[in-house]
Amino acid sequence: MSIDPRPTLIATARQFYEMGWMVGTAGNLSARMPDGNFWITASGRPKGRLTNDDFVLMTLNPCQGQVSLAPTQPNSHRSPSAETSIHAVIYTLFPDAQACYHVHSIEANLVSRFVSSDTLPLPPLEMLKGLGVWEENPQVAIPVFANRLKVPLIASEICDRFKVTTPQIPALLIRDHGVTVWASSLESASNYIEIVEYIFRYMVAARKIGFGL
Ligand SMILES: CSCCC(=O)C(=O)COP(=O)(O)O
Ligand SMILES: [Zn+2]
Repeated sequence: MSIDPRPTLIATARQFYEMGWMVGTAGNLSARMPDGNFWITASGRPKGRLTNDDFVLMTLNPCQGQVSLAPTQPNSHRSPSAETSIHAVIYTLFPDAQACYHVHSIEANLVSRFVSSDTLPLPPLEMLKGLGVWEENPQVAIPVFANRLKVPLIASEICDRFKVTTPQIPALLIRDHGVTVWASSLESASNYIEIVEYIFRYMVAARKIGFGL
């Protein structure tokens, strides 16, 4: 029998809410199960006060990025996150991904405006090691995607780009929206969110004092 990830996701959402990264209903968290299904936060639920009832179990269909409610949850009274298609693309493209977390911070939105291109260079901080970059003076950029009203469009742009170019770090930024990370465990996904948000805070602070990258 597999472990239910919902209590961990609830605690994580609460922690991110307290950091100001999941204010109100913002953001969504998911965890893949050994059978390939994944639990994801239900749409529009308060992320600081989630309960086990605020999750939906989804089946990843063989057809890329397509998802449906898992057979065990056909009558769920909750709708899955409006951004489920992004999680589905991540799980499809990255078989090792066991968790996918998306949050909205002020700093992520500010740094997403530092460039108009589709990548944002990151400062060569020691913290990048926490995202798997073990290089001296690393030259790393996070992929940036346009925000779109139709979320499946964002998902398909992520899919199209990542099929051709593997991102340097397990993270992507949606302009004026927020960051998404994926990892091989729930704990690593939490660490990745904390690290990318630290880097974004650093970038905002550096710009404030006129310190270039
Ligand atoms: C106020 S949040 C707007 C929607 C969004 O970007 C988000 O992350 C939360 O959407 P969900 O459907 O997962 O609640
Ligand atoms: Zn969002």
